[in-house]
Amino acid sequence: MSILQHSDNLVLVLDFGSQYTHLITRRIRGLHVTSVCLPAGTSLESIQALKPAVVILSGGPHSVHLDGAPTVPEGFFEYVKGKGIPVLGICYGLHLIVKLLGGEVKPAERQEYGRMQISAVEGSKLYGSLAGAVDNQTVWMSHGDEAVRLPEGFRVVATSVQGNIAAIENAEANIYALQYHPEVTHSEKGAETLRYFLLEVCGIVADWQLQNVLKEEIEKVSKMVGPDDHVICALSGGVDSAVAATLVHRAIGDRLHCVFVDNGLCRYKERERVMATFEKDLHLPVTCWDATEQFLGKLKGVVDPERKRKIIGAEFIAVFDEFSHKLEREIGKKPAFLVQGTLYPDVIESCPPPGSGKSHSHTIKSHHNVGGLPPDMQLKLVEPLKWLFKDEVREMGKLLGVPASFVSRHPFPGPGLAVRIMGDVTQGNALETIRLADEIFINSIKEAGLYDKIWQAFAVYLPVKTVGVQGDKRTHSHAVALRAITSEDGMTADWYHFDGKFLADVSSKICNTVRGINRVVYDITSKPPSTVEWE
Ligand SMILES: Nc1ncnc2c1ncn2[C@@H]1O[C@H](COP(=O)(O)OP(=O)(O)OP(=O)(O)O)[C@@H](O)[C@H]1O
Ligand SMILES: O=c1[nH]c(=O)c2[nH+]cn([C@@H]3O[C@H](COP(=O)(O)O)[C@@H](O)[C@H]3O)c2[nH]1
Ligand SMILES: NC(=O)CC[C@H](N)C(=O)O
Ligand SMILES: [Mg+2]
Repeated sequence: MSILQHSDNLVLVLDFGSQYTHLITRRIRGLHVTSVCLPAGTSLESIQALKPAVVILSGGPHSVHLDGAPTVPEGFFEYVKGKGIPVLGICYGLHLIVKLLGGEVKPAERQEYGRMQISAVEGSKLYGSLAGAVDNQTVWMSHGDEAVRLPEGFRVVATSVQGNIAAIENAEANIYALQYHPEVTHSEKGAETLRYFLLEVCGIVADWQLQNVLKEEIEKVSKMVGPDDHVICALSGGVDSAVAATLVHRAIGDRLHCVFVDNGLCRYKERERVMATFEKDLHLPVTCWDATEQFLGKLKGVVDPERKRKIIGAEFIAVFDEFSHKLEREIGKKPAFLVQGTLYPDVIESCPPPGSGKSHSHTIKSHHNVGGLPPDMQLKLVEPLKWLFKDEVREMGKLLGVPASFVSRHPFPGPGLAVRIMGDVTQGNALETIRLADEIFINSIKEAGLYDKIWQAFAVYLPVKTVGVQGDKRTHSHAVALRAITSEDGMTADWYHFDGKFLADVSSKICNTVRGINRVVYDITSKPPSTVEWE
């Protein structure tokens, strides 16, 4: 956990399962303050070992008045009180504070979801000199429960226009709580409120620097791998694995062996492009492993998205295994480590609280590289980016000299086109068709100068056939959907608002060029309620 080892200014976020918990940590790091997030079930000893300067209790889907609701470890409030550590509760965190310290929480008469106006009272410590500024701000609420009686020593310091409690504090005990979510951008003054709370109220020093994290991670990898062991790394052509590999290469040099797997699910000419870039821009030696038949053979006839994902995850591991045996024959030594470009949101989402065996969040889809590793795997994992968010990884890539063209690439999912072809991946010409449509869409975005404004864009193959008229002839062909989103980290997203002419041009280019397509639709759904990929 080198990212936080040397900090006297650590803000610890305890995760009660909110879909937005990671954003709290992200906002705090945005203030250059060291922050990590741990699952709610973390033991008091582990919390104490981190010596946090502030603890934040996140939101979550549970209700504190129901059985089995997650809570803080026993002795938590005695510990923070004894050490004078400030605590901030957010939504579920507020409910927890109220309930555990002697107040009462009940299902609310007026639930609040989405935008809400609040006003703050003068003279509160939480808002301090901000009180005027945060008065009448728009915030983002998402709760069905409410505090109906506060514990002794607490007072209401902000209310919503509906008359609900929006913030409470017990300044003497150093305990504060917000009913709304300051971490989401829809809360107008949310970031400013967090800044004021941490830097002014708690006196935290903003000393977190990515450059230091990079240095520490390189040292950590050298130490972990030692002077003789060899390491393999799966390179996808994406940002995360490229940055992870470059970092590990810095640490151990030629004992790093990279492999790019052509699983038959890559985009148009991706294999050629990626292999050329690795050599030219990254100067990393990479083996190209053709596993097209292996993957497509296993996927034939499979239509269930989760089954596709599981099959692909397992095949990746099988290939890594074969690659490691091949290396053993060549270098006379079995590689002992596997580098993964795992990022912090992956960890937060798939990390169950120690000992509990379950997470407080719901599984939406199984990302192939997380949780899919066999329990008896011999290779030890090297995951130098697992404390970082995507934009921090991009920043780190720049610090490592990874070319900007590489660092700014849109993400591409490991299961590749398999989750962009609805139904059987091997149906008809689906792979070929979607590659061409996708290439036209992406090229048009680049030509319009929009690539860097869009977080991710792609085409989706629909298994439905629709009737068209092309060259006066009736056609009965497939439809494709286009998706382009804006996002901060892929966890929440909005659809990109192209102008009509752009979409019309792309649509006619696709129908005129790609055989077997006579209809193009544009996806106008945000995440939530949708996800980014269609499967
Ligand atoms: N075709 C591939 N060959 C080898 N490894 C792969 C391939 N596709 C995915 N992986 C592995 O799976 C990991 C997770 O993929 P993921 O898409 O999350 O990250 P990425 O591809 O490195 O970056 P990005 O999110 O920007 O696409 C990669 O870091 C890489 O180790
Ligand atoms: O490496 C990956 N393995 C996967 O299994 C996977 N599924 C989705 N994605 C990418 O994650 C982001 C969020 O996508 P979803 O909203 O579809 O979950 C988007 O950027 C998706 O492209 C994946 N990446
Ligand atoms: N966002 C939250 O933390 C919600 C808390 C609780 N589940 C409620 O609905 O009130
Ligand atoms: Mg990728």
